[in-house]
Amino acid sequence: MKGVLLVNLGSPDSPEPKDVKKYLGEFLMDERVIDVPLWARTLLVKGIILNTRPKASAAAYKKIWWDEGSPLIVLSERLQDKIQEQVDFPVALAMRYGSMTIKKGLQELVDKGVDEVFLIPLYPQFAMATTETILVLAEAIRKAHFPQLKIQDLKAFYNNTDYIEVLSNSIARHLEGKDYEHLLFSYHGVPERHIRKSDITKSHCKIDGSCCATPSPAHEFCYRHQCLEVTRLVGEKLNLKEGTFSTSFQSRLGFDPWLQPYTDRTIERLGKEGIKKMAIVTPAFVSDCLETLEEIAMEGEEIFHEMGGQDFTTVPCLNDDKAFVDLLSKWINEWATSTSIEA
Ligand SMILES: C=CC1=C(C)c2cc3[nH]c(cc4nc(cc5[nH]c(cc1n2)c(C)c5CCC(=O)O)C(CCC(=O)O)=C4C)c(C)c3C=C
Ligand SMILES: [Fe+2]
Ligand SMILES: [Fe+2]
Repeated sequence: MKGVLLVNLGSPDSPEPKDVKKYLGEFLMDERVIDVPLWARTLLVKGIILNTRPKASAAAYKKIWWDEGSPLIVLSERLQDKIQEQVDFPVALAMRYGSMTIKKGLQELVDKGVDEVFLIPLYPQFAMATTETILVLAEAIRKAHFPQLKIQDLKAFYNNTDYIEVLSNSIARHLEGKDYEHLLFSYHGVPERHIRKSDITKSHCKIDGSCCATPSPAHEFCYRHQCLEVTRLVGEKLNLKEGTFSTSFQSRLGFDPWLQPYTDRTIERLGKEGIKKMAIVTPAFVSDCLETLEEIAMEGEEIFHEMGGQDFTTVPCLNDDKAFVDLLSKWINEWATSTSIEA
């Protein structure tokens, strides 16, 4: 029997510092997230970050936590439930980090008689720190615990025409009647080094003004190219005028150069330049989470107001948007009948 495993990032079990510390420990010790030698990662994570960050992160989580739990988990569960309504075989949900493990998700499917799994990383763009770490871990778990299981994965769908339409329609609907002057597309950042490491040609990605716009096989795994493409394609679909929309990268951690421009500095600049009404959309996240609800909707708005801005509108993530549910269900049903997906 066929089955589906949706995989998102994960959240702590609660917004208390001890649970946040446990979650961050697992997350940041992942060699595809903080990609330095084990000794340096251990020193950085266990010696520095885990002694300072959990308290501040827990305070941030408390601001956005819902009665039902972490928004990211609750919204992913709603997505799972709605997809299940349109699919005749089991749909399970797992998280890369935290208690809802990939092993438990695969076990749940196997217990229901599944022997062929469609693995869906809930990220439109490929990144070493998100999609790749899910695929590598899922394969290791398969080999060790479920060697009979076949697993196929959904490729990054950042430039899929239907996805761009669903995203564009959602943005248009949420911004209807709002006369914003600038629409900022803010994506989660990654260290520049991650982009170079994922370059299969080893020479294409220069992280400059042109490499991501010059066709290359490297783009299949280039997070920066894929983010810039989402902005370009949505801009085209919504007929946005040049200069009224742009791309930035948020949530940087540490002192290495991350993808630029940074979102907080961009919001600051737009405010300083006299923009009074701005809107912001976060297409690297399928589900609203700490990074969208706190860092963007709260901190971002505060920065904008401090710089003289007045209206700051955040577009929700696709979450359990009907058209998005329909699209994922369509891909799943296509996989179930043809076992191959066209991007
Ligand atoms: C080196 C550190 C990090 C990399 C690289 C990174 C990449 C990355 N992350 C997401 C999506 C999410 N990240 C979230 C939270 C979060 N991310 C980092 C660090 C890196 N992320 C930290 C330390 C945290 C925890 C919060 C904090 O302390 O600030 C979340 C939200 C989780 C939630 O519970 O709500 C998401 C989602 C992507 C897409 C990405 C690379 C493309
Ligand atoms: Fe992150
Ligand atoms: Fe590039």
